[in-house]
Amino acid sequence: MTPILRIALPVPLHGWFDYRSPTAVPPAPGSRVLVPFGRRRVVGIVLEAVATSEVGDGQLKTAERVLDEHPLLTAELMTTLRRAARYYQHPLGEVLQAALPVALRSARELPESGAPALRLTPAGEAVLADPGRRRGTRIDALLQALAGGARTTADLETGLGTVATAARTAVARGWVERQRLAAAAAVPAAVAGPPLNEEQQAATEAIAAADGYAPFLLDGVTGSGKTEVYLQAIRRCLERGRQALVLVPEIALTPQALKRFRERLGVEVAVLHSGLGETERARAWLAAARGEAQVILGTRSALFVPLPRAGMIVVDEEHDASYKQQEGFRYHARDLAVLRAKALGVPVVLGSATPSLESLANVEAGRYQRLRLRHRAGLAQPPSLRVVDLRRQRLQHGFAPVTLGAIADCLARDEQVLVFKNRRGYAPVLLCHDCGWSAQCPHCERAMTVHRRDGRLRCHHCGYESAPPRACPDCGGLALNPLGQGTERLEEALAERFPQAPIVRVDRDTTRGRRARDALFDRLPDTGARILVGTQMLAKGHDLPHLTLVVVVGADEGLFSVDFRAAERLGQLVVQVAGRAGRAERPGAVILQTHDPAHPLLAVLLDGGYRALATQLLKDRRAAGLPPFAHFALLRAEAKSPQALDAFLRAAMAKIDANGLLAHGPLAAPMPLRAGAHRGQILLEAAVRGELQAFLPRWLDALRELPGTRAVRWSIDVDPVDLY
Ligand SMILES: Nc1ncnc2c1ncn2[C@@H]1O[C@H](COP(=O)(O)OP(=O)(O)OP(=O)(O)O)[C@@H](O)[C@H]1O
Ligand SMILES: [Zn+2]
Repeated sequence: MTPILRIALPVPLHGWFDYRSPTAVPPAPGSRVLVPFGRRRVVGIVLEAVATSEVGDGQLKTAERVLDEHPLLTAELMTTLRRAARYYQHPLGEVLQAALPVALRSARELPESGAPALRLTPAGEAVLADPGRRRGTRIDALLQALAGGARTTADLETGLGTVATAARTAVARGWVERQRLAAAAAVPAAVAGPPLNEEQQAATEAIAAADGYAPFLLDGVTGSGKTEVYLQAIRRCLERGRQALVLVPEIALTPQALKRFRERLGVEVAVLHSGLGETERARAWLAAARGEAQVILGTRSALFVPLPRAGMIVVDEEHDASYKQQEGFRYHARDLAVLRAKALGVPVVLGSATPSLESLANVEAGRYQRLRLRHRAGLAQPPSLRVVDLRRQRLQHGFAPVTLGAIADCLARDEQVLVFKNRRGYAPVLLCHDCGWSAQCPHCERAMTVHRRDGRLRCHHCGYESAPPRACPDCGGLALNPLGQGTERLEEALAERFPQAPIVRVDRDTTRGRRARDALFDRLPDTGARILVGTQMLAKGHDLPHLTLVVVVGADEGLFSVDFRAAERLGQLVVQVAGRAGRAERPGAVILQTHDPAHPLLAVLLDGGYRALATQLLKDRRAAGLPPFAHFALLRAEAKSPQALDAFLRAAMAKIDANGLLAHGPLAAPMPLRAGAHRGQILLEAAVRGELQAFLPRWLDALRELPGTRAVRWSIDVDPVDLY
């Protein structure tokens, strides 16, 4: 009997598909197979081999071809991904596909891992052995350089200069062939770091001593040397021949981290993030899968890299919302990192100066061990905070006079200033002074952002853009004024006010494209810039030694959001951006400009820092029955027709029958209209996670059966991080 394969296919359907195995010995679970599916051929993943199928023998098709000799997805990864699919209620086939780099989702040959290298063929050896050969040519130099064995191109080029042309000729003549070599040889020896202080030492020891699964929260103030702790713990892990996976929240942080990890650990670091080319990504992924890469550094999706010799997992800036995937398979990489660590039996370190309330609650509940770094490393002092009340002040492009004075002083001392505003573009609103009209996106009914340099109005919600009107479309008046400030306007204002000081602006507009981004972040620590203006891209993780003043232009803007996480986010953002100041010998200062200096949460933050704020917020959440003390799932739906939307949400409400659940809805979404679609939602709440988990599959099955759902797009978000 030919075995039957249960195969997960990348289609939005739950369950698996049965095929006859193309080989007598069935491929192992986790292997890719090419199968006919309708009129297409698709790549699926083998879940298991079975003897019989419910599908009638006549209808059972045979898989076309097994693509992998060894399964690409390890047993542990298959288990974790199956659990994740169930937890997040997402089709398994799509979950498995999301774990693979794009280049491995098709039947193409696997790219080889390792660095490009050359070696002599027997013919080449014969040429080299011939005393009568032509000497002194570049080809001859190349042959001689290869006499001792294969070498990487990079290695050859340090001695010979560029070898591309000589190599091409030598290959064409059959003297040399191309291959790939593990790149290890190319990395310089490890550079020693600073001696660890006592707290760092204790944290490192605790992590290194962990035998098997152990979750840690490394709770260390900004600049306390958390990265040094990761490095030392990873070094120990490498000494035992194990791999380490390090997640960072943002692509922009990878070049700096890559450099530091490579230098300090003296090993090749495989990098994985969405900004890389497909082949590069597949190569790094395979290098990890084959156990060649010892350290893997990446953003959210790097979590799914196979780790055959796993030693530890680090999630840096664990509070960061970017660990949550916001579309399709809506997983949380931090939460799955903990799940994986458990499955792998390795320690996991969640690090942050501003831990998420979820992780703090896990510490309180005794599930995570907290490791604290209370002081800044080396000689650096914590920055001083100062609130500037914006009320009844004459502002200049959003700056209070005292703020401008402080910037001038800082520049006079030849130090660096960071101006933070979480809004790109020139101004968030274009307003008619005569009649109050403002430019709105026709598809979202929200204000269009003014982009002055490009001369455009843009909707930041759907991407719609238009030319700004010359006159008000309502009253015909000419008094159209940009209202409020975005980073572009702040940059302009600062350039006018401080013409001598070079300014660099960092936001999505100035870092579009991989080249621009890498170039900017690579030189960020030593640009000649005296003033940095930017959005939250600048708030995260960067180490800027000359920076001594941070200005938060609008510190209260986050406090009035509808999202229950707004205060937590704002506190994290303010503390993180403030943490960029004064990280070296010179002390740092932070100015918080606000219209609401008396806001109680701001007061808590100023008095007791993030720790006090977090304690207060946890208390509030517990009292209000909000996460992490309750568990949420959010059903989002949208439709072109408001009636269809309404009918769907009502029908969905009617299908809620479980005890132990609270359902809120149908509710309008915080943005009821977006890109022309009407949007609504239902929020499910449970005190016990298991009850929600038990109910969701049943509910979603029922929703799929509802009539008329074709007109509605819907999705489920388990543990949503924002309610948009
Ligand atoms: N024990 C130490 N002695 C002297 N300097 C140290 C020590 N540990 C770390 N440093 C230095 O302090 C600076 C901050 O360290 P690191 O980047 O590890 O902090 P961090 O806690 O990861 O920062 P953040 O999360 O705020 O970005 C770095 O320049 C680092 O080299
Ligand atoms: Zn829009």
